[in-house]
Amino acid sequence: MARPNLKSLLRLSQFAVNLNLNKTTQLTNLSKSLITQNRNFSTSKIIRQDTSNNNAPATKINFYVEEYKDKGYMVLKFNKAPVNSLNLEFLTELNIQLDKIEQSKDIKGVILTSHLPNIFSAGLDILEMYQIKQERGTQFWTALQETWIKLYGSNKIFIAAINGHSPAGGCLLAMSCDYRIMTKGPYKIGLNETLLGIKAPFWFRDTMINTIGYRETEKALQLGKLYSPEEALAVNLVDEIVDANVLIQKAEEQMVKWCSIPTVARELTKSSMRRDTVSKLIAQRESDTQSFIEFTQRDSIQKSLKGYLEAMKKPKK
Ligand SMILES: CCCCCCCCC/C=C/C(=O)SCCNC(=O)CCNC(=O)[C@H](O)C(C)(C)COP(=O)(O)OP(=O)(O)OC[C@H]1O[C@@H](n2cnc3c(N)ncnc32)[C@H](O)[C@@H]1OP(=O)(O)O
Repeated sequence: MARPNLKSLLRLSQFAVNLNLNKTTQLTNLSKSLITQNRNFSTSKIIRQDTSNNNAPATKINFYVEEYKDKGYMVLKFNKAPVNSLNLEFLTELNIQLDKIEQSKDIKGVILTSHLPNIFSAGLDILEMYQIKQERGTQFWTALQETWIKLYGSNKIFIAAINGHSPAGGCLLAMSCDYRIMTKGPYKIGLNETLLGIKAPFWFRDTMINTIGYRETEKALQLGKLYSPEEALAVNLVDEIVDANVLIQKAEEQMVKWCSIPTVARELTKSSMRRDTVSKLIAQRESDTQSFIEFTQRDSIQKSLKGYLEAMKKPKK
């Protein structure tokens, strides 16, 4: 790729700034741009306002954005160490990114991947379900619904480049894309909610049915099945498996192919396939949120989550 000139850098930096302009009042932000390996590379930096101690705000970069306006797509990389777990702040920022993408005339598609090695996303942050207050739980679940509605219901092309583990909510994000490529290796992907003592919400289930079919979903959800890349390929949970060193290249090849399809026809087709599934959640958002709050407040669920959290903390053999 040609070295970016000053004009394209300025545009890039403006894009990074734009991504951050409309954050909620809880979030302040700043952005910067730099060149890495001749690629346009911008960081989206989020500063969490710490109301208890204004002198010590926590600073995190949750996303890296590489934008290729000349080719019509961008790469969005999750960067929330250690495992890209989905908490309220991360989802809020992701939703802002998704809004900006949807509004962009220059971006036809997005490659979703992770900047962290061996992990795409560990799914919902379990701490958002464990001993939470109702207000926070409501905000969290609402943000998650929004992420899925924006992603699954987007007109843009989304390609998931799954570079590691992708359980539960991580699998939901990947399934919400149009095409999935996963790295070969000792990784797992699937909806494992039953193993946490939780029933997968109906829109997780419907997304999986739309991806791998009813019978496979019926088995997968009851068993909380986590698939290896090879198993995932066999049931069409992913569309390709590749070596790690060519993951992004393969995703870019697919993106070029998808971008070459007449846009309006592709968008109308995508929307006709997904509209009913998305509308179902939109019609039931409030009751779905109430179910989440009611469910996570049950003693039995809290006990399950406690056990799961403790098991995760145990030293690995
Ligand atoms: C009707 C409606 C009803 C609605 C009812 C509600 C429905 C909810 C639906 C739920 C959807 C979900 O996504 S539930 C989330 C499901 N997710 C999971 O089960 C993944 C659990 N995590 C893992 O399996 C592993 O961490 C994995 C992702 C493979 C990575 O393994 P690694 O060895 O690389 O890393 P680890 O050492 O395990 O993890 C590193 C640290 O990250 C933490 N960590 C890992 N996953 C985490 C997570 N999801 N949330 C928080 N923290 C996590 C660990 O505790 C460690 O913390 P330290 O020890 O402190 O460093």
